[in-house]
Amino acid sequence: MTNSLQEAPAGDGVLGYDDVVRLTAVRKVYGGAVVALDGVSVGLRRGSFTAIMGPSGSGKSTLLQCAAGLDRPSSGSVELDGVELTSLGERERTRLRRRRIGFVFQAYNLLPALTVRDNVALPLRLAGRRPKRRTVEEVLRRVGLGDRMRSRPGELSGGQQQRVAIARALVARPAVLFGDEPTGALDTGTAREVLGLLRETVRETGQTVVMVTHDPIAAAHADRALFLADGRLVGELDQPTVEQVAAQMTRLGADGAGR
Ligand SMILES: Nc1ncnc2c1ncn2[C@@H]1O[C@H](COP(=O)(O)OP(=O)(O)OP(=O)(O)O)[C@@H](O)[C@H]1O
Repeated sequence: MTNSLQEAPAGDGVLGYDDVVRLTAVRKVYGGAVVALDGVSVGLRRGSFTAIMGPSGSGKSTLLQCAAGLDRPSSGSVELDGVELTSLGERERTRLRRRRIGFVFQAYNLLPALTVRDNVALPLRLAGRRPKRRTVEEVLRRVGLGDRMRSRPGELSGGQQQRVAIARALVARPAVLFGDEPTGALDTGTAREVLGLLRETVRETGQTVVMVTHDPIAAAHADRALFLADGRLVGELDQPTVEQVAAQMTRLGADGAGR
């Protein structure tokens, strides 16, 4: 199993020099028996918006967790913003995550007792930085919540809370924003707004967004959709349309394992 990018398979079209995330031959086995990822190699271009799709249990969340350094592959390598994650210790990985990635989940995970502004400032405090009022206000304005800074999460709608979570994920200017079903708990209209915000973030700031989703409409907001089945990459679409994504998902579902 290769452990360095120089030894990665050349010319297969998946890895490029402008990649902010690179996975090479990543395998993840849980408990010695469950193969969640079975040799995934893929590069994600800086400033791109990628959707990861696939049937339930195909390894989407595991891929995201490994790419973000939240989980460690059993073998293979992960490079994030030029740093090889698999060789780092736990403490270094935590530090790197705080500086270079943002994470948004289906559940907003905001602290109910803190104001919107303090929730957003939290990652900076955790990283030992003193949050500048202007930085926090700017990112909140960017997500359309400039007038709700003093509210508490419980006073906001689901879509607004998810926008706070996105602002919190963006405040430290991470190289990559990872989302695990970021619109999973939202109604269609609100989901569309949040996806539009992610799209705009990529366009305006050059940050990279990677999200896991089950929803073809959500995936169609991305530049590229990757399809997993049984822990392997089995397809991809550039500039995916809702119809193309839905058709691919039907194919993957139709034969059970996607192969
Ligand atoms: N912590 C864990 N311990 C044991 N097995 C796990 C663990 N996490 C995931 N798995 C298994 O690994 C496989 C891939 O899981 P993963 O959550 O990555 O899939 P997924 O495509 O995100 O699924 P879903 O769409 O249902 O969320 C599944 O068989 C799952 O049961």
